Amino acid sequence: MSEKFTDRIYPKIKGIWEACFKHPFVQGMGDGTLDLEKFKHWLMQDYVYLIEYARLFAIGTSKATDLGTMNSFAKGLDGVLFVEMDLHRSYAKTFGIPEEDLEATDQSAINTAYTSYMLNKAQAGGVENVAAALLACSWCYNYIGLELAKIPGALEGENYGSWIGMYSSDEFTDLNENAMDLINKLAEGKPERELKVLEEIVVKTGLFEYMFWDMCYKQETWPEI
Ligand SMILES: Cc1ncc(CN)c(N)n1
Repeated sequence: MSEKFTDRIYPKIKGIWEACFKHPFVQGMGDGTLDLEKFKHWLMQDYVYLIEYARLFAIGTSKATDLGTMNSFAKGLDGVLFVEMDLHRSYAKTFGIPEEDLEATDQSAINTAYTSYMLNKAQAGGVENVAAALLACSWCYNYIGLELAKIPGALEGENYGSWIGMYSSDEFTDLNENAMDLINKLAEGKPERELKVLEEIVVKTGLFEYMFWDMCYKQETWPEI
């Protein structure tokens, strides 16, 4: 059996996950010192990011050529819409932000670039492109959630404990494993040239993950000119 795609790419993205974990936004969630306004920026930007991200799973479902693959994409879609986005809705309720305001958030420049890149790669290629484009998202957050959960007291933190709890949960870990299994199955037996294309998509979406944390930390939207 050939090497799993996720094992092959791990050395190339490990450093990106570590950089995301060390980012002051993420460290601030870990020790509870993150400014709530920065977190609210993440909350609103991420809600509209997830709406676009959910479309990837719908594209994957329609491009799938077997029922097992359709089921895996459909499971991922359900996870985004009803597991992850429930966390955002619950935080919004605590902050007094109406759901309509969340949904009407204007996507920042980085958010627009990231979701446009993912959707373009998903639409332009085969079903394996879709699986590559959605992988970094769940892998990076599950990595961060599990690392933050190791910090004593982080899971009980007043503001960020439920964030860390959700992204380190068995349910979210299972959704990430579903995404990993999908790309491993769809990349299996592909020639080196095609694997390199899939790797580039994962590395670039991984870098977008880092840029997204930075955008939220700086509360960036678009340049005012
Ligand atoms: C930007 C971003 N990346 C990843 C995830 C985790 N699905 C997220 N909610 N937002």
